[in-house]
Amino acid sequence: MEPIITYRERCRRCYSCVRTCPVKAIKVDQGFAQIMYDRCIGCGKCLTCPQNAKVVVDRMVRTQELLASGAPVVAVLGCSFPAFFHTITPGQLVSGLKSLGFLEVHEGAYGATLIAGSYHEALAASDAPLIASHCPAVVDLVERHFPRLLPNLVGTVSPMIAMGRFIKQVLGAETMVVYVSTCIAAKFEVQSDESAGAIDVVLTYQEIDKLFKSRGINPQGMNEVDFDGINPGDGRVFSLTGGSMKVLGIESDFLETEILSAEGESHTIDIIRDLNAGRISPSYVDLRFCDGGCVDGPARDRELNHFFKRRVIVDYRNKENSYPAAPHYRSSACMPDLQRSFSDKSLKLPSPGKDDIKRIMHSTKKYTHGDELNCRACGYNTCREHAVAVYQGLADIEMCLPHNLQQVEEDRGRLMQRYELMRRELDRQMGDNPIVGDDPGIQEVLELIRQVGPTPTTVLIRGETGTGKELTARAIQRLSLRNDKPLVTVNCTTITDSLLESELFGHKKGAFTGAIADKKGLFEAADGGTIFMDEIGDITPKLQAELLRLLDLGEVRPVGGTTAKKVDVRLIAATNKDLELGVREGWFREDLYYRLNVFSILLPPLRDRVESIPSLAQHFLEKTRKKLNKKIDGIEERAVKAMQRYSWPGNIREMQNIIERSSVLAKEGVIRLENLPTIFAETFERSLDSDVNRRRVSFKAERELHVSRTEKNIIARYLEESGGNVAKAARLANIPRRTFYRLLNKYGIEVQRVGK
Ligand SMILES: Nc1ncnc2c1ncn2[C@@H]1O[C@H](COP(=O)(O)OP(=O)(O)OP(=O)(O)O)[C@@H](O)[C@H]1O
Repeated sequence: MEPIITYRERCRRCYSCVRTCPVKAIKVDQGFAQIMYDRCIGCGKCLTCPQNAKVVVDRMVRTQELLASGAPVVAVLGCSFPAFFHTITPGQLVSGLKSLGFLEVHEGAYGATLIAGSYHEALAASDAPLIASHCPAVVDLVERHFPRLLPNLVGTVSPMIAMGRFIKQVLGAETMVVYVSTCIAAKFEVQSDESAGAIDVVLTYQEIDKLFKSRGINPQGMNEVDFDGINPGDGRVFSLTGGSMKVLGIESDFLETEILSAEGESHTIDIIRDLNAGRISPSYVDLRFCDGGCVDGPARDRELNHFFKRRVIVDYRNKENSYPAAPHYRSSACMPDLQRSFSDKSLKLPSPGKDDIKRIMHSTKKYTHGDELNCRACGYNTCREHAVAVYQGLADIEMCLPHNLQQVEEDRGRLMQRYELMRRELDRQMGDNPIVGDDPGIQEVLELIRQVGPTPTTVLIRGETGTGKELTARAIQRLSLRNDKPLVTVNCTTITDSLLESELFGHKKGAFTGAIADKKGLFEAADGGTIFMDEIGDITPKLQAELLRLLDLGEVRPVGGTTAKKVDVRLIAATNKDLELGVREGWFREDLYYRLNVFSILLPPLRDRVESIPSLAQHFLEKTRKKLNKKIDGIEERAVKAMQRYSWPGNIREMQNIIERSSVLAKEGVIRLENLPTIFAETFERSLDSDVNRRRVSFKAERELHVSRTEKNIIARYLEESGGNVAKAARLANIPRRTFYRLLNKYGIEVQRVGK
């Protein structure tokens, strides 16, 4: 059984294991990240999985089976044991282990002493750079990822395997050896063909601790017992930084370049890479994959600081904890076979060509260098590395987070658009909504609709949100000669820019991922009819250019297509943006502005249409009555007054919603002030005084007020239609220029020429 397993149900697609794996030995298949054992080097980095989906397989049961089998079972403790079991003495630990049923307990540090001679011989005999093979993760790194360096590995077993062979040589092959340390790679090492049979089980210190607890053994209160086997002396510091060099008797100093000693993932990989590339050629390289050396292996005690552990281990070595070697271990004939061989275990993965990479990158919408974010969310350092992994079958395309977010955004937009279209269609089916209102502002709008409706002219409808722009577009369409064709509506802000372009102009098969067939755009669908483009002020410069082409040449070009197609579509556009400002600031094309502004209708905000509030309220009350099937006879006067004082930021749509909401709350068939949102009651209270004053205003003054308001709107519209050109506006209005200037002054209208 493999030493680390993944719990599928816990894997949550965070790819943290891909990110932390130094050799990318994780395969992601349909979101599930599993270890590829033939690439894995057993470093245990993936055990930091935030969901605990990667766990070390528990070997306690196997150990208990061995202990219960009657066979002699020996425990060997890795050199870092004093740090993990720092609350008890080594002698108490030996007592505890023997209570568990171990026949003998050895210090694994002696294994380091055992292999020292072989290292000396190898160094004396070799001209090529030698790489220490005592760290199983380093051996796996070379065997699985840098096989060119196989001849450089010192052909000697690790201290752990040396101990296993030593004990079995003395006590007999039937003896079972359990090795205990912080190392996870050791669990992989004992399964390799070259080391098989020397060690039967590898445990972590934590597992031993759990065994003590499960058996109710507390070594703290126990008498001290000596270790069995041979006193390792300096071997006890093997797990520490620099320890292996000391124990193996390899001397080096600060200015030395022939001998390299390093720890940690990045140094180890850098050095191995450089050796592989021939960039460096020291005579000996001593590497340990874990930062901080073997004392800080993946199964270390994370509560303890490295230097605390180091001090405990050095103290233990300095205290001269000597014990007599048992007679059966004293013979020199006990020296085991320390040789080992290595083999090429690298997995040959296919290499993608340039076109393959390009294709994969395109599928996540990376077309240019700038599209490659290299955000590492997928676990790979760069988008290209991810693309290579996809080609090799190690990664899914869907691992690209920015691409997924964009996809979700596009899907959301598509659904919003569909929802919007259906909602509007439903509105249409529920009957043509009349434009209600008797104020001069809306009367003027109705007049403009009557004038422009039957013509083919492009219309630009302007006004704040909810003022009735779409309603106006529908009224124009009803009066047009194209009213036998439906009005195709599109909201330019509900979908992403790229999607909008393909929605409007269509696309050719293969123009982008997901474009599996040619698709007609809305302009083609509306051929012979009318299209209503809401929020036109929000479209991109690219779309603006395409739209201009449509208006000038009457043709559309699908995304990814080379030829254009003629269409006959009347355009009604709407916006609540200041397009003149857009032209001045450069975000809206001036030529398009003029093409759209051929005939513009400005819808007044509801706060300027106070006179129409009672009729609008009545209109929406009728509609709501039908919708809710509830008997409501009217709206109390206080409520209507409050509505007339309110500023209506959401305009008529807001009013419609508030009437519906208060109809639900209304009792006794009347909507009262209390049924409206509280702001209306407040507005009403505040306005009581000014209301009293208002009642004193004469008929003449009131008439003057209305006339001025209308006059101001008309002047502003002429000015807007002429692009801020006063002379042209005066001509359009058919009044002298001086009069026009006087009116501008009177109403404080500022002249801003478009394009200047
Ligand atoms: N004068 C009116 N008479 C009756 N109903 C109106 C009037 N003006 C607007 N409405 C209603 O108010 C609601 C909002 O109108 P519409 O959707 O046309 O506004 P809009 O300006 O296009 O909004 P947006 O800027 O959010 O796109 C619709 O239900 C519409 O029927």
